[in-house]
Amino acid sequence: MAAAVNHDLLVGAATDKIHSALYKYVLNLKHNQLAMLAKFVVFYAKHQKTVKRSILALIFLGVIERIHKVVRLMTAERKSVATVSDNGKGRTRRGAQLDKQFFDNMKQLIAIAIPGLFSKEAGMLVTHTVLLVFRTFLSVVVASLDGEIVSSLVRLQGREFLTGIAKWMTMAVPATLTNSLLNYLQTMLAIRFRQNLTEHVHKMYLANNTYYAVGNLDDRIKNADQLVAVDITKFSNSLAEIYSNLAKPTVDAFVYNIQLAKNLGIESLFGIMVIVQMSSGMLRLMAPPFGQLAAQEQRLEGEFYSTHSRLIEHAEEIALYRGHETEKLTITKKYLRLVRHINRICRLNVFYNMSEDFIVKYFWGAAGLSACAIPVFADRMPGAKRTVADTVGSVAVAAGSSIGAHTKNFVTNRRLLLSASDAFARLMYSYKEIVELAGYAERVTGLLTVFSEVSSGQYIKARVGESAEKSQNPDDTEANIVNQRGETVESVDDVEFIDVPIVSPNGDVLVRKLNFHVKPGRHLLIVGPNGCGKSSMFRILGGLWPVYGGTLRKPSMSQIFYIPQRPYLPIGTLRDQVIYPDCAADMAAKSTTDADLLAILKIVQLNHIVEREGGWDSVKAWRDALSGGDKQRIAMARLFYHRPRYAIMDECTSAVSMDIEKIMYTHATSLGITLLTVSHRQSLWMYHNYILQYDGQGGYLFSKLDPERRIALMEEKQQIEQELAAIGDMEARLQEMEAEAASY
Ligand SMILES: Nc1ncnc2c1ncn2[C@@H]1O[C@H](COP(=O)(O)OP(=O)(O)OP(=O)(O)O)[C@@H](O)[C@H]1O
Repeated sequence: MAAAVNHDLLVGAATDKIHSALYKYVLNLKHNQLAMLAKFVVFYAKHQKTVKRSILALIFLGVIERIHKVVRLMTAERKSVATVSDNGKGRTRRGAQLDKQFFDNMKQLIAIAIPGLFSKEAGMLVTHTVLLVFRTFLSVVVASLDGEIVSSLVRLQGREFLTGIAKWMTMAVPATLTNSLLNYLQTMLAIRFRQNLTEHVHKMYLANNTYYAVGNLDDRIKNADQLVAVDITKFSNSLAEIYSNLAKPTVDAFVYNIQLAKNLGIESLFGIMVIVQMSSGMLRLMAPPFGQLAAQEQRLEGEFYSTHSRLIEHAEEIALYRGHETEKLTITKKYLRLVRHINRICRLNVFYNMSEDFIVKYFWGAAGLSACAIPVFADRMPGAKRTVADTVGSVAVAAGSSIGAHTKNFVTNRRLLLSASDAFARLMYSYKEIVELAGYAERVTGLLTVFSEVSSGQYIKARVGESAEKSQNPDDTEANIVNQRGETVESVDDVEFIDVPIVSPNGDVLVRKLNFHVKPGRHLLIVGPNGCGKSSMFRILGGLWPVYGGTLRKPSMSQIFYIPQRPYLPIGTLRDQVIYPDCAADMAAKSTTDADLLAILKIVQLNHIVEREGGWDSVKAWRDALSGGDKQRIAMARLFYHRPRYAIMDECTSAVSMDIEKIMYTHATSLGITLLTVSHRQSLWMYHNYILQYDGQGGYLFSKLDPERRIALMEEKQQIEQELAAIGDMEARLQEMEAEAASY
């Protein structure tokens, strides 16, 4: 009797199918347990509306909490210090994480990648978003159509089945078009992002000698080429991809969940959401530091790539030294470091991917399927039919308990649930992608920071034999020199060093205070032992190294032309080699013709190469096509084409014969070019009026050069030295003879 009462009470109280599903279980319970449960169910039945509202409030609070968490992340300072360092010596970088730094980096990069609200990129993003929403609505329609088709199949309704198939095929047209448009837009977005970022980086890199300073005066970036060519591309692709990967599942999850809440009831959906939240939190805890690992992988890729570049660049020297085994060892070491790191990532991925797949594909799938099955089982339970019809609002009731209706609802809900779970899964997977994006973002913003600091003269470089603390010591004169700043003043036509120290990028003070003055037409010869700072003085004059003190007066850089020992030959035609850094348009603007260029080549006795190399428009790997002497003569021809006020000649005639050298120097002086020459050749003395002699100990002597008197003195000195040597020999022989005589 009591069981019958409880049975009626329970069935009557069950206001939706979920509670009917408990029916069987309940029948097997003991009396006191049954009574308690009955009280609970009655309570629930009475307050069902309040329960639903509470669940909605909980979901709302959950969303607010999520937003709050993102805001906290955006404002929280980074706490942990990670281990990624660009090199052993430089500033230690922090690992990529989702924190304020990440959001700041993204803000900076997105402002470059998407230049404005009305830019092309913003338009593409809006179109992309509209298409994403449209695709999700199409998916909801397809899910319902799927249910209808399977339902008509189960009910053996041929006409409805065929109509369903026709509708299905019609849906395929907008669906496939939307998909391919989405792919196209994603690729185009990645290309646009890359273009904007690359243009921005090029503007910084190729201005103010930044490309020189980054490699020579600063330690932070080892391989700018790889960062510009590879990392920006990876960041752009990742950014375009992440937008799709985040926006689509977010829209999907939202739309599908609303639909599911209607079909299954908010309680089932809430249950599923709790499971999803808990398991995804667990997965996040288990996730390896993907951002840090991606950033480190890029750095190792860069090192490996640059060892190969070095091999190509120095192939001839290495081949002549037979240095391939040593080079192989270096390259293999770099490669093995990279491979070891990739292997580590793969190993970490095995366990993480397994857990991710298990939870996302199987665990969530099972939870979803169970939620879909509850209404079906509930409706088939004994006694359920009597009460369910008036309680379950939307789905199964209208069709009664027919198998067709169940099938339709089951298939539709299952499809929606699978899509919703797929959306959550993609959100989960995109966590890993976001962290990787953080890694790329950190490298690209790091690159921008270094470029901007270096172009404004802020360098970070390890100093020789000097710690950071020592440089703060006011008594340390060398450190003081490095910490000072001098000034550069543009003069009309003089070159003057007033108390300017010569300091290498490592902080080596080569000369404490250099003083000399050169006027136009007064040629200067610079001599001294290797490594004493001869070329360094030119680097300061050329604005490559900072002026650490005193005053440097010099004409504008367009008036000073530099000719190194190994001249640079650009990519381009034979004509481009002679007129560099001008281009053909500049040459035309100066009204210079090919005939003029030929006349210039004739002066350096190189006119025959025009025919030999296939004419002015011939394009070759000039570095290999021309001999060392040819290259130096091309460089001299370049000087005659540009006719600057000053020419810096850094051992630039070492590979040509003395008669060609004479022609070059005579012609240069006849053009009114003032020469600043570094050379060990005595034959060049006659073309200079002043001499700057370094002693290699930090001292120097600047004086007038009278070549004839100097040569005469040098010859006299040589003669005396020879005579002294002969006297020394005779003395030694005399001693030998004395010793020999004593023995007899
Ligand atoms: N980019 C650089 N970074 C660090 N140190 C440098 C750099 N370039 C040159 N140095 C150092 O500056 C010092 C002077 O070099 P510099 O090229 O001026 O010598 P030099 O007198 O021209 O010698 P040589 O006659 O052999 O050409 C050397 O000790 C060299 O190692």
